[in-house]
Amino acid sequence: MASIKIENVQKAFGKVVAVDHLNLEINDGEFFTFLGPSGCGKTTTLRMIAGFYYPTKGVVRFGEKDMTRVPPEKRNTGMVFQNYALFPHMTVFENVAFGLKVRKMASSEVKTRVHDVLRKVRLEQYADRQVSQLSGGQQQRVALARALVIEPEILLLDEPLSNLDAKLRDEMRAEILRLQKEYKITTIYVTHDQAEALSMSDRIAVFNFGVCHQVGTPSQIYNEPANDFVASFIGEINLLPVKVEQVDDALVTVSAGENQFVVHNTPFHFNREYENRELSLSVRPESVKIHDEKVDRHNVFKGKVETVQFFGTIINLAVRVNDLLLEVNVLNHVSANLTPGANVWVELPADQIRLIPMLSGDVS
Ligand SMILES: Nc1ncnc2c1ncn2[C@@H]1O[C@H](COP(=O)(O)OP(=O)(O)OP(=O)(O)O)[C@@H](O)[C@H]1O
Repeated sequence: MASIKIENVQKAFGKVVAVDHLNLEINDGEFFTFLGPSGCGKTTTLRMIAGFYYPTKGVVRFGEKDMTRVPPEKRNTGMVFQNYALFPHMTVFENVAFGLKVRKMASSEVKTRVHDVLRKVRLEQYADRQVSQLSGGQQQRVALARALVIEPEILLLDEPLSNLDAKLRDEMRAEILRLQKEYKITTIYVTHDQAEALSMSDRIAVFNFGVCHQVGTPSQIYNEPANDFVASFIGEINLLPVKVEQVDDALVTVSAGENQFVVHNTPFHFNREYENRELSLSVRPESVKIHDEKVDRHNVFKGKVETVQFFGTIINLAVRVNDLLLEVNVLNHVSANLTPGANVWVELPADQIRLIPMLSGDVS
């Protein structure tokens, strides 16, 4: 096993800067995810860790060891790709054994190791099957077995589930996590699927346009986004451009058009220098409360329900409050009269609102 350090790394392809100013530390045994939209530099970063690309600038270390220009075959990393990249006319056994045979391992040991790993990925009974005769999920298990059989220090997974249907994806998520914990292997997982990232990772790095915007645990990324790109990329959110009106120790008052909001001044610690600044007010749809009657708290507004979407567990509402349209998710068991046209009271709890920097132009 190994920790990974990425120090001030840049990768340019001609004039295209795919990754810039990247600094990351991935801990030994950690499940770490690179998350971001298509083309943001996730795969390029993974490939620099695998050694398929060398950085234009900066250093990649495993532990303290400088690996920046070490070729892939000398890195002891196992990689799994979206398209499996298996040899279709070889059997499962032959596919998994391939890497060991290249390393000139004795055939008795190859046999033991391959059967061990096939048992771990629950494919032992398929050892003699050609991989072209397997389902997508089974093929991805073969790809995992092939990566794990060489006992790598680091496992690199590049969108491994995106070719699978939703049910298989769920099963394989659990399978990958089980194997990762069993092998206690440092794992980097690349995905553009925020639900996958939130549910699987110890920590997540959120990328956009070659830049890492935030590193944190799933709950930090979701609850305390560093800026409006991270906030809008992860989950649903109401984002309103606001101007800071007044700051005191306990509360911050901001305005958006004709609406004023009051926000707890923790964890922000804003001081009076923030007055007149423009920020984004963010509040998750599940944090907004709906009341039948006016309640005597901050940020309670009269609103009108415009649309109602029923999702089973939750009901999603679009509620008009003056010139704002707020998205609200309520649990299905509420008894309020939630039909289009209904008059409601909407509360944005002062401790559930976040004030975050705006990155103009970057928000998808
Ligand atoms: N070999 C290459 N030559 C030129 N440009 C490249 C090369 N590889 C990647 N790029 C560019 O670098 C940027 C980052 O690409 P990268 O593949 O790392 O993104 P990604 O986040 O993995 O996207 P996806 O989810 O679509 O795979 C993109 O603008 C891409 O077009």
